[in-house]
Amino acid sequence: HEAKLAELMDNIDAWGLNIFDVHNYSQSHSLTSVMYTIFKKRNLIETFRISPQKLINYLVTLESHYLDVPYHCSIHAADVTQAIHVLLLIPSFENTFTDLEILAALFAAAIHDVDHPGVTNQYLINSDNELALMYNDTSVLENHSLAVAFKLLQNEDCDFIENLSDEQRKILRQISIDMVLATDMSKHGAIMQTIQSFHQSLKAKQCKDSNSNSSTNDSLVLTEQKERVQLLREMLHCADLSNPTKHLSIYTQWVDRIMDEFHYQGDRERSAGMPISPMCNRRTADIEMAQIGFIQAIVEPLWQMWAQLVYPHCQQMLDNIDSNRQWYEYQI
Ligand SMILES: CC(=O)CCCOc1nc(Oc2ccc3c(c2)CO[B-]3(O)O)c(Cl)cc1C#N
Ligand SMILES: [Mg+2]
Ligand SMILES: [Zn+2]
Repeated sequence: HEAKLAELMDNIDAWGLNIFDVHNYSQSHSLTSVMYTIFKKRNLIETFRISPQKLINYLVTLESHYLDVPYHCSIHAADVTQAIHVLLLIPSFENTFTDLEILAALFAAAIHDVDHPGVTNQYLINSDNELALMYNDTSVLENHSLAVAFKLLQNEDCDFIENLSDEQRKILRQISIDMVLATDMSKHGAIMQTIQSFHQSLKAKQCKDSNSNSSTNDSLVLTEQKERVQLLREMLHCADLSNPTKHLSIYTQWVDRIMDEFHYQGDRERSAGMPISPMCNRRTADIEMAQIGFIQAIVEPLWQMWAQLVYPHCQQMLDNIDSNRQWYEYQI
């Protein structure tokens, strides 16, 4: 198994990495395997003087706090973490982010759904769940995952960021909170509102830079940390909504899992006499229509904006979205 896992980890930079294979050959430690491999490859263990043992302790503990739900389990976290790692490798970002920002982005991806119970924010609110009470109905799951993840860091033998300065820890915490809160779908509209004008301003700066001295490649240089964090926020949201950008055989496994999760929630709503949430009624489910709708309304517009910014580097994602949507259209 180790040999097969090592072979899979050789593809850590590939968009097509099969995260389900990683999970199977790592004895269900895909998140730990992916995060550790990326940290080694990006030299983050040396840069931030991380204790390998404490990093492993944290990752294994974090992984064990993902619940055994169909979609929002540790495989999803591993998938999103590997996706943001690949997005950060796009040449446009060669000189864009600091090591600390990269550390924060990978950390945010790894923790962003920890202890997710497999139901939506709306369900927790409608069922007067403790978590909705705790977080006043506001980004309930996203706040909860952040709190759980940072609580685990307080454990002495899991504190892999012990050698970061106070300032660095503050920045890491600030960026992670910002990015994870932005994965709340209720923020999707706001992200789409600002993304167009934000990217236009970046492209304007980019071509000015490349005109001034041709030595700089087409990499985006953002002077403000605020702008870099805005880009990382979008990047995690893209990674979180990247299932339709993968090969059909991977994408359909994620669809099966999310529909299991939604239908199980619908079963609980039905037996509690609650209104059944959209896409959650297994008796009237039209899975194909739901995916076509989700791609057209949410996933494709977001990835088109992103692909425009980093053109030509994300054409494969757009092509997969298109062929996957067409496949579902043929299924009807
Ligand atoms: C096959 C897929 O692409 C599955 C992606 C998840 O399927 C959906 N997710 C939706 O919203 C969220 C998107 C991201 C997340 C969450 C909800 C909660 O945690 B998370 O951060 O993973 C909506 Cl509105 C529709 C679908 C559909 N289908
Ligand atoms: Mg989430
Ligand atoms: Zn997620």
